[in-house]
Amino acid sequence: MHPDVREILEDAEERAESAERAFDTVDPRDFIGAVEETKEAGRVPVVAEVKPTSPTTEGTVALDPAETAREMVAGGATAVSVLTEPRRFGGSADALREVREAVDVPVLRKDFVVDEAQIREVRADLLLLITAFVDDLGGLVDEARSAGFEPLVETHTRDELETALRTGARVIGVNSRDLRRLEVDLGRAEELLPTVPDDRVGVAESGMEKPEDVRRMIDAGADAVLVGTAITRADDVREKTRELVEA
Ligand SMILES: O=C(O)c1ccccc1NCC(=O)[C@H](O)[C@H](O)COP(=O)(O)O
Repeated sequence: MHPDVREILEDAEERAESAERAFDTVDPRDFIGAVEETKEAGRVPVVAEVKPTSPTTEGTVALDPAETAREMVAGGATAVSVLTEPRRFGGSADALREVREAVDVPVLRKDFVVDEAQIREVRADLLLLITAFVDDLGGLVDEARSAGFEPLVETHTRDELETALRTGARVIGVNSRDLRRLEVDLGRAEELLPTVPDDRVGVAESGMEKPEDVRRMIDAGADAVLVGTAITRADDVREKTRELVEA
């Protein structure tokens, strides 16, 4: 495993131990319905990610998460993803809460959830679960659902995709970034997306910079795309989002 990712997971385990379990109740926003509406309107469902930094990007973008999310939605984003991992991604539970208050679209909590305790830390509409990093994926999917989240189950290999499908998760991510080596290859998502069944929502994640990249993922069968760096670091977040929504 890549040393940065090992550290991220060790931190996640520590955070699970000290999770406060102070859990807000919120009315869930329907991601699957929002994706369908965007597609019917002839646009690309874009999940725009508020991503101040990461192990593979230089420096940290000083941003106001709520204002950035408003610009993403003004540009047509169907949903917003917010990192809550603090050490390597500059995220926080507060940033997630602020974003969810600022916009009316579904919000994804993007973190490295390894334990049930972490699930009940902070509410959102979707919760990322990474197949490669959890032992009991089915248990976490059920727990996430009973806590009111729609789980977005991330995969990177054919085996992981089969594991994810067995849990009955309705939203399946295919990440082009190999989290073991931190390399991006859009060919990976292009290969796996056509095997995501039609009754699931397939989300292409990572490595898309321009409309052609987004179009490539949609043509491969993605129902939605998740874009972080290219949108967060754009000079004009609203225009960049619009460019990808209209790909
Ligand atoms: O983005 C990273 O550097 C990274 C490093 C280690 C583990 C996970 C990482 N990224 C998580 C993600 O899935 C991305 O934030 C997300 O898909 C957006 O990717 P991008 O559009 O390439 O910023």
